[in-house]
Amino acid sequence: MSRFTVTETGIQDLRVIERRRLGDERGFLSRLFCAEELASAGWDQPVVQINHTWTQARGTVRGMHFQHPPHAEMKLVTCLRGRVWDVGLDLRAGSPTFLHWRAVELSADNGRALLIPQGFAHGFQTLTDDCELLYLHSAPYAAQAEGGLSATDPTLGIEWPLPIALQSARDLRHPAVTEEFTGLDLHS
Ligand SMILES: Cc1cn([C@H]2C[C@H](O)[C@@H](COP(=O)(O)OP(=O)(O)O[C@H]3O[C@@H](C)C(=O)[C@@H](O)[C@H]3O)O2)c(=O)[nH]c1=O
Repeated sequence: MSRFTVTETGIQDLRVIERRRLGDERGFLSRLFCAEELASAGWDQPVVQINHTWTQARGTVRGMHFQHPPHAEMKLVTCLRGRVWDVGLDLRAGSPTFLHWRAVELSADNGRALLIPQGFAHGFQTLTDDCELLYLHSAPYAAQAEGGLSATDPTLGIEWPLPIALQSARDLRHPAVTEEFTGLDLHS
């Protein structure tokens, strides 16, 4: 029996992974990650790091973040408390959906995760106070390779559902995309 339902988003490789819950009178059990099953959804590398974040206030935006090649990473983003509006942005050079984004609501209740492939930027907005996210990463954190794009760049046109209540000082400094930016070359 499959533990996950995998749904396409319209951007190649960016997928929604919905966890099946095995419930009984005590509550439920759901599998957060399964190397064997998720390989067919595109997660074909070891998990090398797991991060946990807590965000206090509704309306907060974190992102848009990525790591430059050769440190490009996949992330599986899961919400364990509250509700977030989670965004994947295609930055792959040559992709037919270059600079397109998709968003999906992730919540503790709906059991969905977003599989962010290599070559994508990721960000989210909290839809409730008190949100916790769990990130599985396929590559180690590489501070020198961190990249960011402005979450409010009109060229990207990301439609945040709420007025933005808070961003980090670092995120506010991220640039807008320029015409010279032709994307991330994952083979470099
Ligand atoms: C991402 C990261 C940050 N840090 C440090 C750097 C800094 O001192 C502190 C907080 O980092 P940040 O401000 O970048 O945290 P945050 O803005 O929450 O960064 C996260 O944003 C979302 C959108 C993502 O997609 C994640 O991969 C990650 O980039 O933690 C690590 O030690 N390891 C890590 O993997």
